[in-house]
Amino acid sequence: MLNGFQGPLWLVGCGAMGGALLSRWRAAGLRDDQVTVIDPAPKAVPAGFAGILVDSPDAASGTPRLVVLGVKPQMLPVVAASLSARIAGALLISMLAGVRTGTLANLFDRARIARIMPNTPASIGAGVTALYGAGLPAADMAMVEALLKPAGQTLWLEDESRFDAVTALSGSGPAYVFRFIEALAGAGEAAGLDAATAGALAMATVTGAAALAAQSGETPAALRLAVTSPQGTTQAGLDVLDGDGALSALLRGTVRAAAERSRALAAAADAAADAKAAA
Ligand SMILES: NC(=O)C1=CN([C@@H]2O[C@H](COP(=O)(O)OP(=O)(O)OC[C@H]3O[C@@H](n4cnc5c(N)ncnc54)[C@H](O)[C@@H]3O)[C@@H](O)[C@H]2O)C=CC1
Ligand SMILES: O=C(O)[C@@H]1CCC=N1
Repeated sequence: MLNGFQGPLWLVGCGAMGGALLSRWRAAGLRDDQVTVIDPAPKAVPAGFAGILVDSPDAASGTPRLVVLGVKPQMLPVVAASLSARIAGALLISMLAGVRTGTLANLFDRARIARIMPNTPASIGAGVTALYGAGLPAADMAMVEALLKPAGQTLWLEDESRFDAVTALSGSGPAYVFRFIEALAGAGEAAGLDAATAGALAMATVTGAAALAAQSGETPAALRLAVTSPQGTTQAGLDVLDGDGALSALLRGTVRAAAERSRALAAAADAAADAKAAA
């Protein structure tokens, strides 16, 4: 619980992901008076939030104990320029895709940095967040863990280079699943169902199957076999899904492309940090 959490906590960027985390912190007892949201166009401030909301670091008063970065990676140079001088002494937690802790250290001239990769099911406490903070004091690691626990499962990474793959799998992954639900519903329509029925069946099938996979103690492979009658309907469908390794190849390509994009975002942030160092 975060009832006793002492801020100030500055959340810089309150969009889809930052807003989801803020809503979970509040549900876990974090008091609004401990939070300052800094965002010129906040998209997802939770209803009823009574903390401070300002459009830039210049408009925020005092100094934070903790700063959570929730802007798009492309905004990082602008944000760093206006923020770095204001946050000396704070622990910096970044959720930015791609951007490495070394890059953040250069841009913000600081040492205490944690990197996290949450995902949007965090908004209902069903997320999974990868955490990284090489060399952080134990108290900082405990604070990071405490902040992300209300969002769902947490997993510490020891090797920062794994963040690209993690981002491609669990950070982006909810979108793949949502796309699958859409496509399954569309396929149901193509097979003759009306849109409402196909949508409802697709949604209930994916949520039910995911809950069963999580709760049954069986492997996904065993659960799949339990659905699949020899020469039955499921086998006929799976023969298409897996024909010539189609599904595996599609998902490998999907995750590879997302991981490559993560590395490209990292390179762009590095270039910005180098430009700052050269200025
Ligand atoms: N959406 C997702 O599923 C996930 C996103 N992330 C990361 O979270 C970060 C935010 O992503 P989203 O929430 O999806 O983006 P978003 O576009 O929904 O939110 C970004 C927020 O930053 C604000 N912003 C823009 N310029 C700013 C500035 N100069 N100062 C302060 N705030 C500013 C925007 O007004 C907006 O509210 C990204 O770095 C992304 O890589 C990480 C994991 C999952
Ligand atoms: O699409 C993105 O770049 C972010 C990172 C992971 C999920 N959304």
